[in-house]
Amino acid sequence: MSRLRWLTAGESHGPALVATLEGLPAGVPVTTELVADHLARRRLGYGRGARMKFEQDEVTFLGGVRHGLSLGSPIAVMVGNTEWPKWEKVMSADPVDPSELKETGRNAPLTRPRPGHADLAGMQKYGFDEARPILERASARETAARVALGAVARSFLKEAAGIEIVSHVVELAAAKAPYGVYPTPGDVEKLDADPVRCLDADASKAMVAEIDQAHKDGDTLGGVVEVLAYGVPVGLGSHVHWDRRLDARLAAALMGIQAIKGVEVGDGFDLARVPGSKAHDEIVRTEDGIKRTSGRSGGTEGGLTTGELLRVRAAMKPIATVPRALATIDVATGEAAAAHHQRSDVCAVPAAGIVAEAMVALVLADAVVEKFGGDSVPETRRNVQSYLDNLTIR
Ligand SMILES: Cc1cc2nc3c(=O)[nH]c(=O)nc-3n(C[C@H](O)[C@H](O)[C@H](O)COP(=O)(O)O)c2cc1C
Ligand SMILES: C=C(O[C@@H]1CC(C(=O)O)=C[C@@H](OP(=O)(O)O)[C@H]1O)C(=O)O
Repeated sequence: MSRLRWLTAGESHGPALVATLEGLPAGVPVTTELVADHLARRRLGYGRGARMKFEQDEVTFLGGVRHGLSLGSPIAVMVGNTEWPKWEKVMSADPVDPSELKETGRNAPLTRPRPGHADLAGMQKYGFDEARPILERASARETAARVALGAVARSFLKEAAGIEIVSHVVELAAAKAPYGVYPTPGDVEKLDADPVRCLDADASKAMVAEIDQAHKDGDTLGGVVEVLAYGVPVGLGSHVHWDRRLDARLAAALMGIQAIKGVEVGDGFDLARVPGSKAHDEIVRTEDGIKRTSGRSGGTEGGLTTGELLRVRAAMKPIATVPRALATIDVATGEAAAAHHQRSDVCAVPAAGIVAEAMVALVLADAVVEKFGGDSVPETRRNVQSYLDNLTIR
């Protein structure tokens, strides 16, 4: 069961996001620069809104890391919102004089909830008469904190087990990348340089065109990202209980990303449409040991990793803040109204891919710590190696 524990806190326009990670061995290479680099990758992507251009992510480690290595103690990292001075009054933790709030020009009550966001159900559940107290935490700004922790988790995975994670955009609205072409860790630089993080140049152009059209139409888009993990050993997760199944843990982690509405492991839904003879990965002996002739399962069977390429997909719904505002009601008057819209992303699928990488990294890091233990990276590494060396069937 879970050995790594992690939490995030912070509002979209608050002073900062904070994240903690407990249970990571000592000796994981971690620097401010490493985390900042992954946060910068999350900000990329054609179709993101104005905020991504003017806001910076300010990374500060508050605990758990010394001289570039994890200490084995809880890691705490803070991602500062550089826009905070503009929101200091509106998001102040302490009471603020109403006249001071008025001066900010940012205090108009958000009483026209957006369909597709947490606004309405959140106001109803928590008893607020406007959406600000809900949208501040529902916002995907919070994913910056997850990506910060994901950067730490992936450094551990690489050092302790040689696992590397890559993601790419495979669908954006109607534009699709050719099926079955998988980027490797060597493709990350090329992917990050592509406006939509798509490996195929023609598909990338079609995706950019989709975003341009949606922008003109005052509309928003979603899409599908795929995450691949290379070097995953056989036997992470377990078949013995539902909450130990690695596929279930990956699905929950990916579904927990804002706006993700579907997850597939391997060929996922397509497997339901073909007979068994075309759905499974046949087992063969090769010079390199036991292998599979295909990768349809996505590298898990029975909730355990098979040692083959791990492959999961996540489908993102279109951005909820549609510029051509959707119909809603004004909760202050009960009258029909247009949903509130100030600014928003047209499409954030490329960024969602980076968040999905982080979630996969955290789930795999948890599964590695659970299976192999170790209080330091060398100890975990020795345990991984010994397990692999002693597999009786290989
Ligand atoms: C990286 C990223 C950026 C997003 N940017 C926006 C945005 O600018 N505007 C918006 O309305 N929703 C945005 N969303 C989506 C909302 O956060 C999401 O629709 C909302 O949390 C409700 O989704 P849910 O129903 O899946 O919880 C973004 C999501 C992600 C993952
Ligand atoms: C700030 C980020 O994403 C935000 C996610 C988001 C939402 O509703 O989810 C709405 C937008 O924020 P705002 O309403 O302030 O323009 C995005 O910019 C980020 O990813 O760092």
